[in-house]
Amino acid sequence: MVLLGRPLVLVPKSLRYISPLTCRLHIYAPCAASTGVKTKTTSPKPSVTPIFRNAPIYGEKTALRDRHGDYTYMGLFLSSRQLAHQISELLKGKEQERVAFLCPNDASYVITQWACWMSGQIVVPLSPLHPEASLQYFVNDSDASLLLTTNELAPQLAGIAQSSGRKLLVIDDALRRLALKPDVKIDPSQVDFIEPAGPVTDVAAGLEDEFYADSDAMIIYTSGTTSTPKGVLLSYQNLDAQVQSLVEAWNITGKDNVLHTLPLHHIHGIVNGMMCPLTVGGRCTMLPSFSSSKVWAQLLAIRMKAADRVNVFMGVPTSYIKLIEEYELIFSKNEKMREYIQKILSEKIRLMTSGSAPLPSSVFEAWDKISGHRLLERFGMSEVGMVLSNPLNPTSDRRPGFVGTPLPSTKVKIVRTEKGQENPNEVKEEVLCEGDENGTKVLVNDGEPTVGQLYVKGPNVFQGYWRKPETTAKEFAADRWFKTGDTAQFVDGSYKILGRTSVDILKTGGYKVSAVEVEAALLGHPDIIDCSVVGLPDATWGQKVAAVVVTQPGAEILLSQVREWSRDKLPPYAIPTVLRVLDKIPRNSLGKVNKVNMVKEVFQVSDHKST
Ligand SMILES: Nc1ncnc2c1ncn2[C@@H]1O[C@H](COP(=O)(O)OP(=O)(O)OP(=O)(O)O)[C@@H](O)[C@H]1O
Repeated sequence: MVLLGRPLVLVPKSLRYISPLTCRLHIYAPCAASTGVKTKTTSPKPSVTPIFRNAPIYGEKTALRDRHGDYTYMGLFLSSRQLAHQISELLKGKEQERVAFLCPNDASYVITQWACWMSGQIVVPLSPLHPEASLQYFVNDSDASLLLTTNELAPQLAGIAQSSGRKLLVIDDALRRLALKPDVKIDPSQVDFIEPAGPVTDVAAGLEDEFYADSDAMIIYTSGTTSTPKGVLLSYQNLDAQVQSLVEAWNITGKDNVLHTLPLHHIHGIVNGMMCPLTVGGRCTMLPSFSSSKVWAQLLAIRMKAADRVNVFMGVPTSYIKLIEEYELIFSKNEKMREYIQKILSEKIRLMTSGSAPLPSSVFEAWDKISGHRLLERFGMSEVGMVLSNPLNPTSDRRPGFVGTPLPSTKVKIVRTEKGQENPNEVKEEVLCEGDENGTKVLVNDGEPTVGQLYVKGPNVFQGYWRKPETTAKEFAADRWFKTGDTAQFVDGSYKILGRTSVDILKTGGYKVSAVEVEAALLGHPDIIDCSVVGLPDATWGQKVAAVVVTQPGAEILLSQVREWSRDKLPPYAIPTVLRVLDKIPRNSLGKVNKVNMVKEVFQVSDHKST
C-alpha cells in the first residue's frame, strides 16, 4: 500500500484508465431509462466530466472538512477508487445498477458517491432521518442491487437488506480515515483489507467518456409533500448542467468555502451545497446536521484559523429562523456584539442563499438587519435543479417574496391551462410569458396578470420518474417542457412562486388564493412565529381558508385578531375563516409542510382532493 507522499499527476483524458469491462459504447434515448429499459440511439452526446475526474487536478488542496478532520481532493479520490473496486467486484462488473447508500454528512458520503460513479452505478442517496418504512420504500422502489452504509448507520439498513434479500456492504471506516490530511492520517500499513486499484501514479478512474456522456447518475426521491415520493432520475448531463448553471450565476470558485448543513438526500444539499464547490476546487465545511450555535460559530469563525473560515452559506428558511432565534437569545442585548456581527458577516461572507420553501419577508428583513445580507432566494426542485434565482449582485434588486429570473441555460414559461369543454382530457394551453437568462417576454396585454403553471426546459431537466413512464409522460408537455406543478407569476421583472397548484392554490367562492401569500401576511404578525395555510372543503365556498399558527411563547391569538391583522394585507376572500393554534407545525428536514397530512390530522378531513 503506497498512499503517502502521493505525487500530483495530471492525466490527459486519452490516457485515463478504462476498465476492460466497460469498453462498450452506451448510447441511450433520453427518458427511456425512466422505464428501466434502455433503448439505443445513434446520436452521441457532448462529453461530460463526472465530478471525481476533477479531483486529481486539485490534488492536495483541501476539499472537505467534517467532524473528524480535513480531506484533500486526492485523498477522497483514492479512497473512492478503492471502494469503486469493491463495488465492481460485488456487482460483477455490471453498470447502471442502483446502489442505495446511507451515510452520515461527512467524507464517507463523498467517497461513496464518487466510488459508485467510478464504477458506473446509479446512486440512490438515503437519509438517516428517514424512518425504516421510508428507507424500505426507497430501496424497493429503486430496486437497488446493493446497499452501502457505514458502521454507525448499519443497524438502520441491516434488517432491510436481510428481509429484501439485497447485498449490504458496510464500508470500513479506514477508507475514510485514509483520505484524511497527512497530519491525522492513519498508518496505511495497518489497513490490510484494501486491494490496490492500480499503481498510485495512475490517478485516473472511472469508465470511458462516452459512458458518462449518456448515462444516468442518481435517483433522488421527492419529499412527498403532494403525493407518494417519486424517484427522480438524473443523468450526468443533468447534474453537470445544474452545477455549471449555479457556478456561473453565483460565481462559485476555488476560493469559496461553503458551510454545509443540509440533508444529503435532496438536490439542495447534494448539488448546490456539495457538488458546486467540489466541482470547481472549492471547499465544503460539512456539519453533521444543522445546529444554530455551530453555524454561528462557523460564520463568526470562533476559535478558527482565518484560512479555514467559510464564506458562503446556503440554507432553508427554517435555518435562518433558527439563527435569528439564537441571535435574539445570545447576542442581541449587547450593542458591541451586534455591531461586530454586522461587520464580520458583511465583510467575510460573500453569499447567503435561501430556498426549498418560501422565505417569509419578516425573516428576509430580520436577517438583513442582523447581518447586512439581503438573502438571495432561489427556486428549484428535484426534477430540474435550480431554475430561478435572484441576482448575485446584492446591490441589485433582491426583493422578499420574489425568486428572481431564469438561471443560465434554463428556459421557463408560465402557462394558463384550461380543460376542453367537450373533452376534459383535452387541455388548452395559453403561454402568458416566456423567458431565459436574457429576459422574459410577456405575451398578454398590459395589466393582465401572468399567473399560471410554471414550465421548465433545458439540459437541467431530469430524465423521468424511475419506472413510472405514465406519470413521466403526464408531467411533460410537448417539446420536453416539464410542468413543475407550481403556480407562478411574473411581475415587475421577476418571478414569484404562489405555491404548489394542488395544495397551495385554494379556490374559495370563485377566487383563487395563494396559501403562500396568506402565510406571508400572517407571519408579519408580531405574535405569530410559524404558520401554514390550507383549504378545507366547504359546501358554500368550495373551500374555506384555514390557518394553522404557532404563537410566541406565552402569547395567545384569536381568529378575530388574525382577521383584523389581515384586513389591510389581504383581499377579503383570502382572509382566514378558520384558525388552529398548535405548539409546533410539523416540517420535514427542508422546512416543508405536508399539507395533505395536515388537513387530515389537524382538521380530521380525509378527502384531501378538495384541498
Ligand atoms: N424559493 C422557493 N419558494 C417557494 N417554494 C419553493 C422554493 N424553492 C422550492 N420550493 C418548493 O419546493 C418544491 C420542490 O421540492 P421537492 O423537489 O423536494 O418536491 P416536493 O414538492 O417537496 O415533493 P413532492 O413532489 O413529492 O410533493 C417546489 O416545487 C416548490 O413548491
